[in-house]
Parts: sequence; structure tokens; C-alpha cells
Amino acid sequence: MRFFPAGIAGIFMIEPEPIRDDRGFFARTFCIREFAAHGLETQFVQHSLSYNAARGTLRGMHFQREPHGEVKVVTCVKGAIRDVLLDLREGSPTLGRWEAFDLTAENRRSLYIPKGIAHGFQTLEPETEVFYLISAFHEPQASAGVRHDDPAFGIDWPLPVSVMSEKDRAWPDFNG
Ligand SMILES: Cc1cn([C@H]2C[C@H](O)[C@@H](COP(=O)(O)OP(=O)(O)O[C@H]3O[C@@H](C)C(=O)[C@@H](O)[C@H]3O)O2)c(=O)[nH]c1=O
Repeated sequence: MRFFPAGIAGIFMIEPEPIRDDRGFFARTFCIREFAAHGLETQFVQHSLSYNAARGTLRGMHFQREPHGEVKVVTCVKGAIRDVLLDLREGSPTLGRWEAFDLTAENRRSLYIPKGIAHGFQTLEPETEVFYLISAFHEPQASAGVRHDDPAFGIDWPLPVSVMSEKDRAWPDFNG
């Protein structure tokens, strides 16, 4: 695997290194040793799948409050997404900054998302599936979010929103 640090500290884009032969390839997508060598979380207590029927579906921007902060590794295994990461870590030099990445079934890229980073994505194709490794258990009381169009951040989304949850429409304005 190759690990590329993003502009926001602590975020990595990860690419598999396929070993090819006549049948296709074999590629490692997670390795405790390699993650540990990069100082990354290695314990992922939940693996989850997000299926999205329509192009333009938007989920986000989500994080869990401490002490239930979660590290996530996100991979698009079918279709394509524009994935957006927003730094909400108190004291971070990039607090309030966001960064976007295209993850597709074809490019097979993953994103390593540290605690305190809000995460969201919009599907670029119908029938899109997103696979997660998550380091903490789901704690509904600790779930938090900011609106995808909060003027405090000015996130650029690629498409008009086709489908979104009521919860995600209703996140209040960010007040620092
Ligand atoms: C996230 C999550 C949801 N659920 C349940 C709650 C609810 O009934 C249903 C759908 O939940 P949500 O509406 O929160 O699903 P969704 O909006 O897809 O939530 C996800 O969004 C992206 C952007 C992330 O970064 C993820 O960490 C997660 O927050 O699944 C779990 O049981 N475990 C989980 O870990």
C-alpha cells in the first residue's frame, strides 16, 4: 500500500499496490503492520457498508464527539463518490478547512480519516457502495454533524443534491 499525506494533517490517501498476473491482481487493502508503521490506528471494531441508489445522494458531514471519537477508513467499492473531509479539531492550524477527494471503484483509493474530522460524500454515479473500517462503536448520543452547505465552510459539491436524510438537512449552523 502507498500512503499519501493530504493537505490537512493526519489525513492519508491510501492506494493499493496490485500484484498482477493473467487472472487479474491481488492487493492488500489493510495491514496492521503497515498502518502501525505510519503511526495510524490499527483497531477497527466495526466494518460497515453504505449503499446509495441514486446519483447525487449526499451523506454528511458527520463525526462522533469525544470520548467516542472515531477513526475511519473509507473506500468506494462500487460506483464513485466525491468525498469531503472538514477539519473541526480544536487548536488545529487547519480548523475549518475542507479537502475533497474522488474515490471510485476504478481508482480503488481509500481515505484515512482521523478523529475530529467531519466526513461526508456525494455519489457521482447511481448504485454506489462505500465500505468503512471504523475504530469506535456507533454511539447515537455522541453523533454530531454540520450541514453540507453551512456558509461557515463553503464546501463545493459537484452535483445538485438528489437525496439526503432529514437529519442531514437539519444540522444547525456551525457556531465554533
Ligand atoms: C453510522 C451508523 C448508523 N447506524 C444506523 C442508524 C440509522 O438507523 C441508520 C442510518 O444511519 P445514518 O443516517 O447516520 O447513516 P449515514 O448518514 O450514512 O451515516 C454515515 O455517514 C457518513 C458520512 C459517515 O461518515 C459515517 O461515519 C456515518 O456517520 O443506520 C448504525 O447502526 N451504525 C452506524 O455505525
